[in-house]
Amino acid sequence: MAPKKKGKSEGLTAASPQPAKATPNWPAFTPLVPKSDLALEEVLQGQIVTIPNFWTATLCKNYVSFLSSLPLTTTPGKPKKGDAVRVNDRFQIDDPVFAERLWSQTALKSLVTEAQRKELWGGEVVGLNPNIRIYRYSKGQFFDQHYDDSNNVTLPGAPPTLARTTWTLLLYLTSPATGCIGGETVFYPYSPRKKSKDPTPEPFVVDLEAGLALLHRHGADCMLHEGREVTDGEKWVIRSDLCVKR
Ligand SMILES: O=C(O)CCC(=O)C(=O)O
Ligand SMILES: [Fe+2]
Repeated sequence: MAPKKKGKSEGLTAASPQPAKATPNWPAFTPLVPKSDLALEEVLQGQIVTIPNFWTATLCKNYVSFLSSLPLTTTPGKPKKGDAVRVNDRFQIDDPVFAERLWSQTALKSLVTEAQRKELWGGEVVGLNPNIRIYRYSKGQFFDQHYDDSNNVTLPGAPPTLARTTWTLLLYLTSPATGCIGGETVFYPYSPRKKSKDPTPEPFVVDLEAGLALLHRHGADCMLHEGREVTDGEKWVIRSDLCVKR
């Protein structure tokens, strides 16, 4: 979907090595809804999949209060050339243990791997990207239109697994019910060429819902998307990516 070499990138690749920092003492994933009560919903064919109630409202609330204690940094207003304008506060850490927990100690692994869907996921899914990103958007903050890149990663183990990311994972911890207004993630279906008489397709808007997990295809077939401006309250998101064997 993404026209090649056109448009901004997310600017979140591990291009600039981060100094090693102590991994946070992440709280346990409890309470959770039983796996049997959860399902993947393909809300936009081949592009966007959601899991409503992936985390409970209580777990989201506990996480927001825990994450508030982390040293978040405000992203520079002026992005590097080619990167999207992204105004939010974030915390980024390479934490393979947390990524593995988020994968295996929740319904994610079962839901994603129970049906062999190599075509959908872009290969054999082996886990989540250890590069964990926490975003906090306060009033006035947003993430401008961009495409998410696919990256090569190595999942630790004996032996390590060589993998590449194929889908973005966004786990929303806040919503209008928690006082966060705005901040929807909006996807823009492929815009036809200017001269075409076809109408421009409507954007696909994902409203914030605390505990909703959203997966969207990235890399060469990523849809143009943005995080709309937050107009009140705070939007909190946990970001990782699905990884397939390479
Ligand atoms: O915060 C959002 O709604 C979008 C985040 C995003 O697009 C990204 O992490 O690449
Ligand atoms: Fe993105």
